[in-house]
Amino acid sequence: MDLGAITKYSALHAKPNGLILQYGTAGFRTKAEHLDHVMFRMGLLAVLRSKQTKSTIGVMVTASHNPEEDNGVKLVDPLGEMLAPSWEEHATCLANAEEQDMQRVLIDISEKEAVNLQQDAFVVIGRDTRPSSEKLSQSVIDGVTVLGGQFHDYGLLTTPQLHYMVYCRNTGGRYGKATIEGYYQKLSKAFVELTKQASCSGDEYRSLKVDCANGIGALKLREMEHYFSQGLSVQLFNDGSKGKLNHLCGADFVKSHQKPPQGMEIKSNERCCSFDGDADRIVYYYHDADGHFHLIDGDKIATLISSFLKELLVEIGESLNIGVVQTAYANGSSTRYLEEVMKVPVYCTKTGVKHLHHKAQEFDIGVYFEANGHGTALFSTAVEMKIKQSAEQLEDKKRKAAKMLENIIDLFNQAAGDAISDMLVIEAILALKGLTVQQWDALYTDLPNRQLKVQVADRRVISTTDAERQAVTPPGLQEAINDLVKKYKLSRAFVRPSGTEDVVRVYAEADSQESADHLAHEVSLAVFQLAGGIGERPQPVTNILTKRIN
Ligand SMILES: CC(=O)N[C@H]1[C@@H](OP(=O)(O)O)O[C@H](CO)[C@@H](O)[C@@H]1O
Ligand SMILES: [Mg+2]
Repeated sequence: MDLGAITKYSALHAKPNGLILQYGTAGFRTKAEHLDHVMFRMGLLAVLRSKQTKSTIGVMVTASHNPEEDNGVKLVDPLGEMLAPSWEEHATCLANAEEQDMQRVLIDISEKEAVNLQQDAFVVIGRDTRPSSEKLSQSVIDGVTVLGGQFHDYGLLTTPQLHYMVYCRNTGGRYGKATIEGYYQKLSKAFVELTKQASCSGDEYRSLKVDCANGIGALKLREMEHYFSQGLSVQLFNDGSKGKLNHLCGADFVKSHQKPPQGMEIKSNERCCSFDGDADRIVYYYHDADGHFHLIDGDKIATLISSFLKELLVEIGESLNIGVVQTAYANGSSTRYLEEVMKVPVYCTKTGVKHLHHKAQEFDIGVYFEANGHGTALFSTAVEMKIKQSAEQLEDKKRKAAKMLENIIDLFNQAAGDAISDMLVIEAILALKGLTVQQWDALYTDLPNRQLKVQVADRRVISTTDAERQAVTPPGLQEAINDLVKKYKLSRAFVRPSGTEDVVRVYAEADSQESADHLAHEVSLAVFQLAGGIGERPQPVTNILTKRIN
């Protein structure tokens, strides 16, 4: 380690005085102008992690669904998964070290993690379309090179594409080719094969409207569309040619406001979907004949996918176990449907895909989705082997099902939730099952729900247990929530500190929208009173909605 060079270059990426940041649910995120030093330092950290794991490490510059002025960075571990928790702590230490302490922190990390500094390092970098991203990714590269690491800059990529690249590079090409072309070809081939098997479903020429949040998803989908145009025609909206990133559009907007994005004309019963700003989330929606908006979120996506996979397994006759992983935000109706109607075991983890991903790895087939549309399916090596054998040996019907499963496995991005890959999976399943968007939606009816945010002086006063469904501190809060929940039918509510924003999130569901709104408001007041609320007291939901419209 050339400590002199590190000090010299670090001064060119100086940390603003007093700025403290935390490696949160999805890495560091804040205003782009505060991130230069963090990028440089994450370049350094990626090199250390690469040396320690003797693998390629990824660095993605993005702030996903956050406003265009923000940015962020996260590291991607060898199998395309999120950075290990112990390294998240190192990341926080390094990002917050004052200039004069940098050398010591770097040495500390190297010693604690027994990093062999002589080992080669390789880092791959991707970035979204934010105006600040190019310069910030250059700062990552500065960090990588000053520690003697090699790198490949992929430039503009969706977040899941970068995860895919990392996974491919560390598995000797078995998962796929680590190029953008390789990604397009692998997914499109699987998709076209699958849709060829679909018997005509009435919907002769399949088309889909896609809101790309004015982000990277638009660029990449446009590049990719001719690869799969045999099976699906996509019409892109909010493609970045005029609107602002994530502004009044995108998956996060659609899910949280429960209304369609601006800039998209929707005719009744047309199938539409939205990506978020870095294209790792997707939600579907449509307008019914009466003009009512219907959202099909991550929970319903997980239901469609897991029921299809379960049916295929039955046809193949393999007794492989399948599990669905959700978070506390999953709609109660979805959990009930999965458990009681589909008889699929459902597990709940803490928010953040790393938790879901980890749990999903315990099954032969693990399907995980956050309600906001971030998720994928994971297949164990044993499954992949069994299916490959079945696809070659079994009788006709079984072989067909096994072939289908083989292609579905190829179509999923098993490194991370991926809007493009999930979209193709969903489109393939709808085509194969001959389902319309309304039929899919009708699997179950969502319980009315409401999410709110409460400002408190220090959100860390709230700690939780039971996958964030119960508050342990501050004292009395959980009892207050329990008493409020009792007042409503089919009700449930919980609170947790956000890992990406300085707020406490409140979630409530009940038998009617009015009840869900009241319950969410009352729980917000309890948080405000018992957990040190600051600023204006939480307003009733109707006031908030009126303000949003004006
Ligand atoms: C309720 C909700 O949607 N929370 C989101 C949000 O996390 P919070 O910790 O709730 O701020 O951002 C995460 C990263 O994108 C995402 O994984 C998660 O689902
Ligand atoms: Mg995202």
